Amino acid sequence: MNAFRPLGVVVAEPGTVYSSPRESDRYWEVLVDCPETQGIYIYQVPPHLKVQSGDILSVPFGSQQLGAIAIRSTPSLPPSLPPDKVRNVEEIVSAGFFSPTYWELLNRVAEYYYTPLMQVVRVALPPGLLKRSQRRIRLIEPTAVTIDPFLSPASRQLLELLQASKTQDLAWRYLKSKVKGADWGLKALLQRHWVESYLEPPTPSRPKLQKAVTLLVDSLPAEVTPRQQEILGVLRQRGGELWLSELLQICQTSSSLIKALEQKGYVLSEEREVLRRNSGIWQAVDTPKTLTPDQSEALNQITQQTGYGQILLHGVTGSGKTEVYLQAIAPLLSQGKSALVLVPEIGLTPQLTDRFRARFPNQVFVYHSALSDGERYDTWRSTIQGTPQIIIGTRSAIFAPLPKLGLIILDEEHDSSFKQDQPSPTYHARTVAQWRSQLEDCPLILGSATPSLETWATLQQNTRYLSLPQRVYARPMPPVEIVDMRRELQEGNRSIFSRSLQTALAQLQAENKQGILFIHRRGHSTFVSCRSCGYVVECPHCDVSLAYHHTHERATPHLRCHYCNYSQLHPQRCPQCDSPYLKHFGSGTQRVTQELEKLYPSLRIVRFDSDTTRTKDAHRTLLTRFANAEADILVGTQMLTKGLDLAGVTLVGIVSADGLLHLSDYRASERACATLTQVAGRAGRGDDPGRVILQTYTPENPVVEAVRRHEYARFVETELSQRAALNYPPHGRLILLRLSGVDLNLVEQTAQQLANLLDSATAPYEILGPAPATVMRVANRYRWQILLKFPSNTSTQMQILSELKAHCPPAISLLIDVDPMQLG
Ligand SMILES: Nc1ncnc2c1ncn2[C@@H]1O[C@H](COP(=O)(O)OP(=O)(O)OP(=O)(O)O)[C@@H](O)[C@H]1O
Ligand SMILES: [Zn+2]
Ligand SMILES: [Zn+2]
Repeated sequence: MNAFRPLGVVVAEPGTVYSSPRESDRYWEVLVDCPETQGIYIYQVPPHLKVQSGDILSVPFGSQQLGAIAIRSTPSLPPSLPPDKVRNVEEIVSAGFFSPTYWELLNRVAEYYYTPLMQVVRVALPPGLLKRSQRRIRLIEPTAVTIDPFLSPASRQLLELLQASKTQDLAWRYLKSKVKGADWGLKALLQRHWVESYLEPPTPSRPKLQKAVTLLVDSLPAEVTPRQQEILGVLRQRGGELWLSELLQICQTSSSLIKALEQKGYVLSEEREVLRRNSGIWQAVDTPKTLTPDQSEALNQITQQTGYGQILLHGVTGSGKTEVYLQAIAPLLSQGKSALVLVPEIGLTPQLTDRFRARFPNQVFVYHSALSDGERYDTWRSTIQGTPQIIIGTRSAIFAPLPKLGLIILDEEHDSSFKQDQPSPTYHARTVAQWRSQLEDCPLILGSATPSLETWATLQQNTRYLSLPQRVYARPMPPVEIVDMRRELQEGNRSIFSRSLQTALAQLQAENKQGILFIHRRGHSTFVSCRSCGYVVECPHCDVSLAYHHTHERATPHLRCHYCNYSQLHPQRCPQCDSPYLKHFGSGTQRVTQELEKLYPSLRIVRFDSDTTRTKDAHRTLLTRFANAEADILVGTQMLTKGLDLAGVTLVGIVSADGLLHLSDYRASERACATLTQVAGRAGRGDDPGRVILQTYTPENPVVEAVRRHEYARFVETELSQRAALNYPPHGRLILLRLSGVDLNLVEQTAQQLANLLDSATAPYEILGPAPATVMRVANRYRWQILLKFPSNTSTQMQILSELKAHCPPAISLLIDVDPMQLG
C-alpha cells in the first residue's frame, strides 16, 4: 500500500540556486480552529519564516488574527485560488507543538479511508482546540529603550505596558485592547527581538488530592495514650491506610491528635490522588505481581522489542494479560516515554482504569467519547505536555497526540467497536495503530483471548506470537456444558431456563455465589406478532420489526425500534385483524430478568445493557454493586463479556447462543465464537472453580463445539481456510459503498450509475451488487450498497473511488466503508 503523500519532501532540481524558503515550502495548508470556524486554508509563508508541520501559527482570518496549526506544504495553489488572494502567515507562535509524524498519520488516514483531511481532524482533535490557549507577549530585552525615535507610538506603548508589568509578560488580548494598532506595533518589536510571542503552556488537569494517613510502625508502641493506641489500632485493622477524613470519622477524633502521632513518627500523612471509585484507599496501593513463567516469558519478549514491531499476546481468559501490560509500561515511564492503551468500550474501562491508576497514580488519563467537552479538552491538553503518562481510551484515543510514544496496546483487539462504521473516516483503530507505531517507531501489542482473523493471518508475516495458555495460579478453565433446548421442549420444559440452569441458579443461591446470565439482546422480546393472522408490528420509519420493552411489572409496556429509536405503546389488539392475541417472540434482557424474579424472588439482580447504562458512570455504579456482592446475578448483553474480572462469579449461563450463531454475515462465526468464549471466560476467575451452561437449539454447530473444548486456535485455522476459499478478508479486502437518500428511485438509480462507472474502470476488484441493504429503510432513508471485493495483496487505493462522490446527486449521501465490519 502506497497510501500517503510524504510530507515536506523536496526534490532538489539540478541547477537551481538554494533560496530560503524553498519554493515548495511557500504555500501551506493550515488548520484554522476557532469557535466560529474550523477548516483547512492555504496561506503563504514569508521568506523569513521556516514552518514545519505541527507548528502553531498566527494567521490573519477575516479581520481577526487567529491561532492555527501548520499541516503540510502544498506544491501549488488550486486553480480557484489566485496567488494574490493568498494571505501571509503572520508568525510562528510555537514551533513543534505537534510532532510532524502526527500529521503524517492523519494524512494517511484521510487517504486510506477516502475522507477529506478536515473530517479526520475533527475525529482526532477536540473542537475549539486553540480557543482557550492564550497568546502572550513577553519582554526579552530588558534594556529596550522606548525613546528610540524609530519606534511607532504603538510599539512604544506596548513596551511601556510590558515594562510596567511585574512579570514583564502580558496576554496579547489585553495588549490589543489597550493599544491602538497593536499588530503593527508588535511586529516591529518582534523584528528587533525585544519581545517574544508564545502560546501559554496548557495547564494539565490536576487530579484531586486528599490527605491520607499511613501507619509506619509494625507493633503498637507502649508509650502512647490509650486514645492514640486506639487510633493506631483502627489504622492497622484497615490495612494500614485510611483517608484522614475517614479516620477522623471512625475514631471521632480531631486532626491535632493525628498530628501528634505524626510528630512521633508513628504515622505519615500526605496528599494522595482521590480515585473516583470510593471504595477505600488501599485501592491506590498496588505493586507489581510476581509473574507466572508464561507471563515473564511474554514480558521478556516484549521488552526486547525496541522500535516498531507487532506482537500478538494471545492469552486465555483470566491468564493475566493486564499484568503483562502494566509491567511492560513501567520501565517506559521511567525512561520518560508514554503509552497508549486502547479498550473497546466504556463499560470495561472503569475496572481496567482502576487497575492502571492503582499501579501508576497520577499518570493515567482517560480519553473517550463519553467525556464531557471540558474533560475531553483537559485530557487532551495534558497529553501534549509530554510528561510521561498513560492514556487509556476507546478508538478515537488512537489519535491522542502524545509525544514520545513508547508503546501502543490494543486490549481485546478482536472487538468490533474498534471500527467506526460511520461517519467517515470509517477507520479501524487497529489499522491506525499499526501506522502510528510504525511512524513513532514503537511496539504495538494486540492482546486477546480470541484474536481476530485479521491479526491471526499476519502471524505468518510480521507479527510475533506470544501465548499465555494457562490461567493464573493454574486455575482450570471452566467446563462448558451444552444444553440442547429442543430436548428440553420435548421433555416438557417450556421455561427459557433449562433444568440444568435452573438447578445451577438454585445452587448459587444456596451457596451464596455469584452468576452472570448472558443474553444476546436487550429489551424484552425481539418482536410482537399476531397469533391469528401472523401480522408483525413494524417500525413506520424502518424496515424492521419493533422490539417489545417492558422494564418491570408496573411499567407501561411499549414497543421500540432499535434502529431509529421510534417508540409507541403496545397495541391492545392486532392492527390488522383486531385479534387480542399478540405473542412475543425471542427473549431479551428484560424478559430474562422478569423470569428470574418470578422463579427466584430472593435473588438480587442487576441488569446490565445499553438501556440501564445510559447515564454517566452507570457502568461503574452497576459493576461496583455487583463486585461488592450487593447483587447475586448480573444479567446483560455483549457489554458484560469484555474484560470483566470478578472473582466471585462461579456460574455463567448463556441463555441462548442461537441469536449469535445465525447472523447472516461472513464474520458471524468468528464473532459468535469470540463472544461466547469471552462470556464463558468470566466464570471461575477466583478461588472457586466456575462452570458454564450454554443453551442452544443447534448444539451441533462447530462454534458451539469450539467453545466447549476451549479450542479457539483450531477454530480460527478452519475459519481462515474457508475465508481464503471465498476470497473474503483477511484473505482479500473489501470496500462497501453505502448510498442513502429519501427518494428510493434516486438511490437505486445512483447506485446503478456508480456500479456502471466502477465496472468501466480497469481495476482489480469484483463488483457485488448494487443491492438494497439488509434493512433497506432506516429512519425514512432508503439504503443501497455496492460491495467491492479486492483479491489479496492488492491495494484498495484507487483514483476512481475518490471521484465517486462527484458523481452523486446532492440528495444522495455516499459513505465509503473501507474494510467494513458489517455488510448489512
Ligand atoms: N502473576 C499474577 N499473580 C497473581 N495474580 C495475577 C497475576 N497476573 C494476573 N493476576 C490476576 O489474575 C486476574 C486475571 O487477570 P486479567 O484480568 O489480567 O486477565 P486477562 O488475561 O486480561 O483476562 P480476560 O482476557 O478474560 O480479560 C486478575 O485479577 C489479576 O489481578
Ligand atoms: Zn392479526
Ligand atoms: Zn425505526
